[in-house]
This record gives sequence, structure tokens and C-alpha cells, in this order.
Amino acid sequence: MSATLDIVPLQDWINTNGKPLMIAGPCSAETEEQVWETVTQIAKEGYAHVIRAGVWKPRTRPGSFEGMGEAALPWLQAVKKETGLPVAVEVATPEHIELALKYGVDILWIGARTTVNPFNVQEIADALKGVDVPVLVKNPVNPDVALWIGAFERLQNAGLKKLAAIHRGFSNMQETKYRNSPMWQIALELKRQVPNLPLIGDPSHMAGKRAYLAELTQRFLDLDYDGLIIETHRDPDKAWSDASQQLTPAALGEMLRQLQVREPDSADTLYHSHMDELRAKIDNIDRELLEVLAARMAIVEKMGEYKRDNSVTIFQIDRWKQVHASRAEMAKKLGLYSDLVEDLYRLIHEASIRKQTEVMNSVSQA
Ligand SMILES: O=C(O)C(=O)C[C@]1(C(=O)O)C=C[C@@H](O)C=C1
Repeated sequence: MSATLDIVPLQDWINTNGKPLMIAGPCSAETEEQVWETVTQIAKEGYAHVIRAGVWKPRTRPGSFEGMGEAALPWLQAVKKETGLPVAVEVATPEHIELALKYGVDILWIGARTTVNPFNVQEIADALKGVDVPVLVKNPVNPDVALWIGAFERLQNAGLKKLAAIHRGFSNMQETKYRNSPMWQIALELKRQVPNLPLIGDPSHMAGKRAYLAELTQRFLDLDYDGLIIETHRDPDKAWSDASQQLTPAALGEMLRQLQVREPDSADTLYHSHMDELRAKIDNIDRELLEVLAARMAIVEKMGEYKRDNSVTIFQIDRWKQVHASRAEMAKKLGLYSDLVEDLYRLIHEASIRKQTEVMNSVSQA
């Protein structure tokens, strides 16, 4: 599947001089002074193209700081005037949109907990009809590419063309290294289905801890993301929200300087001729791989016919356990990722069962 969206390229609405878009700012706008100090330090560092700050905060449980609301918007207006940097805030309701636009907010984003709900997204889209403002959409908390794309389609139907996606990771049940699981394949699938949609990485919410910010940011850059949104606070440990994932504007500058920014392609012809050779090899290997898979499937089909004609069940647990275990052993010896081979055989087994079910439901030729 793929979706066609009419998107204004990122560089046409924000000039980053060809560099990845960098959105930085505190998790929440807490006080006028905190916003002022944090943003002046960011501006001094010189890496940010946009300032972010949470004004309305969706919190997991009631009772924690839920944002300063409208009172914080003039503070953002003031730092925008002082630094010349555009400002971005999260919106979740038509009222938020009305207020944000009233105070000259330049970029809006829709949070992960809002993207999950098509009713909310539709309300936001309706409120934005006729407004030419860039809107960034965070991935829904559950790993559902179609739901994420659906949010863009709703905004597009309302006439919005300055759109971008933010990958902040996905909620998980158990304790994991990162607060939100990256599930890179979901974001890459979004990019495959909507290639012209800019993709921005959010290492702060993905990591949940400042110690992991650098490695995640490097991953985003290596996967050729178009930008980053990172939380930074003048005094991170005293932040009113997300204290453990923020770092000072100077520390963020230091982190960014340590990163390797690689190019999406090379101008070197030697590089291209080597790559072409290697890609031709991969093309051949993939053809062989698929031919082997087709040969396996033909045997599976034959087995289905014998099972049908002898009234034997499709699923053969003992044989399957044996296949599973022996392939895992082979994978280990070959130095292959064990989860790759496990996933592969799960898919192969599913396909075998599907094929044999088709055979069972067909009439015997005998
Ligand atoms: O060995 C069988 O009975 C098969 O049908 C083949 C196969 C497989 O794909 O390897 C498929 C289904 C069974 O559950 C076990 C194994």
C-alpha cells in the first residue's frame, strides 16, 4: 500500500541550509524566566531552527503538572521576537489551536496520545481548515502505520500541505531500555508508503533518559531522518515535567557536535561503481532466495494434498518444533541474528498453513 499526499517540502517552509531541521526547547514552558533563559541559551548555541515548548501537557495520571496553558503563550511570543526563531507547541483541541494561532505560534504538533484518536484528529483538522500552518504529527502510541497515515490524510483533506511526521516511539507493557520502543520498521514503513513526508526523530521521548539521547540521535541521522526535536532545559533536574530526559542547552550543543552527520549519497563515482556491483550480487542472491522459497512452498503444497487425501491435520506440532529448533541451531552456526531467523520461520510456517488450508478446501483431483 502507499498513500499520495501533496506535501510542501520542508525546505520550502523552513530554511535549514540543507541541514537536518533542529527543534529544541523545554518540555514545558514553566515560568517566563525559565522560558527566557532556556531559549536565550539555545539561541546562543546556534543549533536550533525552531523553539519548542509544551503549554498543554497530556499526563498519564491526574495531579501532575499539566502545563501553564494560555498564560505561557506571551512568553513564547517574547522569545520569538527576541531570537527571531519560530515557535512550536502541541495542540490537542480546537481551543488550543485558536489560542496558539492568536499568539502567533508558527508550528503546531499533534501528540502521540491524540494521534490515536481519529475523532480528535478530525476535530483538529476541522479547526485548521483554511489555515496555512505547518503541522507535525507524532506517531500514535500503538504501532499502527495506517492510523498515523490516516491523521495526515485528515489534515490534508482540510487543505494542509506543510506536514511532517515525528517518530517518538511506541508504548510498551514491560520495562525496556528506552521508555518508548523505537520499532524502526514502523517509521521506515511510513517513509516507504509516503516518501515525500518529512520524518523527524524525537530522541527525548523515545529515550526517556538523557544517557540514551546521543545514541538515538545518531540512529536517526544514520537513517536519514529530516530533522530532530529534542527537549532542553536551563536546569533539567528541576524541570516540572520529563526531568530525566532533558539536558542543558550547552550540553545539547556538545552532544550535537559529537554526532556524525553522514550524507544520503556520495558524489564519488568509484563508490557508485562498487555499490552497483554489490547491489547486482544482492539482486542475484534475492532471486535465488525466492526461487528456493517457491520450491519449499511447492513441497508444502504437495504435503497438503497428501494430508487432505489421508485426512490428516495441517498443523504438525512435533515436526514444527523440530524445524524451529534445528533452524535456530543452523542460524547460530551461520552467525545470523536469531530473531531474524525466528521471525522468518514464523512467517514461513504461517504461509505453509495458509497454503495447505487452500489445498484442504479444494477438491481432490485423485
Ligand atoms: O511437515 C509438515 O507436515 C508440513 O506440512 C510442513 C510444515 C513446514 O512448513 O515445514 C508445515 C506445517 C506443519 O505444521 C509443519 C511443517
